[in-house]
Amino acid sequence: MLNARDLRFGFAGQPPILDDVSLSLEAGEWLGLNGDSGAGKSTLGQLLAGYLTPQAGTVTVDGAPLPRRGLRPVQWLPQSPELAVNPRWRVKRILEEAWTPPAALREAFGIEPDWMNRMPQALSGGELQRVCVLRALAPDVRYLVADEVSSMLDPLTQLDLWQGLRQIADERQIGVLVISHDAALLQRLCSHRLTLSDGQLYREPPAEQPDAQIATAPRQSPR
Ligand SMILES: Nc1ncnc2c1ncn2[C@@H]1O[C@H](COP(=O)(O)OP(=O)(O)OP(=O)(O)O)[C@@H](O)[C@H]1O
Repeated sequence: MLNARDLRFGFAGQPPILDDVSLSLEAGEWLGLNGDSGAGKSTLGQLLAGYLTPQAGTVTVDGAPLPRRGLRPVQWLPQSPELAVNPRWRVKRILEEAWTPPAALREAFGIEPDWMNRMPQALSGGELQRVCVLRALAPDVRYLVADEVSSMLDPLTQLDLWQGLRQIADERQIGVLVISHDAALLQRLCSHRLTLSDGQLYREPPAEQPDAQIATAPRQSPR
């Protein structure tokens, strides 16, 4: 289980954005997170992945603190993929940075062989986003924080992306925190959702009918 307990975080010289924030994400669970722009959702995502360090509180995976080096068991996928790649690397090197995704998965994510030799600037934002999502799915990755990852994709490509992610997350029991302003998307993907407001997390009522095509398994135990 990914566990965040009593997190407090503020950027240097600023009041805390997050104050005593706790959440848990089980293996294989899909949890939604929304909140106003600037509420601190991406900040929370980066704390969960270990890109930022909380001023108070802990983040653990199965009771152990996040590792300081090596592959991150919690991967944060940001909204802007161009900021998450080395602009001097070709797409093949970017995609295969941590593992070599099999052909079937490349196909499921709509990744074309002829992109491999291009520089990342020669892909569209949506194409590069799919490369980044697949790159993050190395075998030892346990949790994903998908931070507005599909907002730049057309509806069909969005569906492909979420279905591809759903398949691999179900197979490997990866837990996914989906951050989005799109309430309908969160309802479709996640049986449980949280809202971040004024530095605190609030639980939303359960979705009545998660999308049958990409529905997540129900939670095993109460939060
Ligand atoms: N590196 C930084 N230094 C100082 N302040 C920052 C930094 N990064 C983010 N902030 C501020 O922290 C607050 C929370 O930002 P964050 O990106 O976490 O919000 P968000 O909820 O993800 O917003 P959005 O929905 O617009 O993406 C914002 O007020 C933002 O301006």
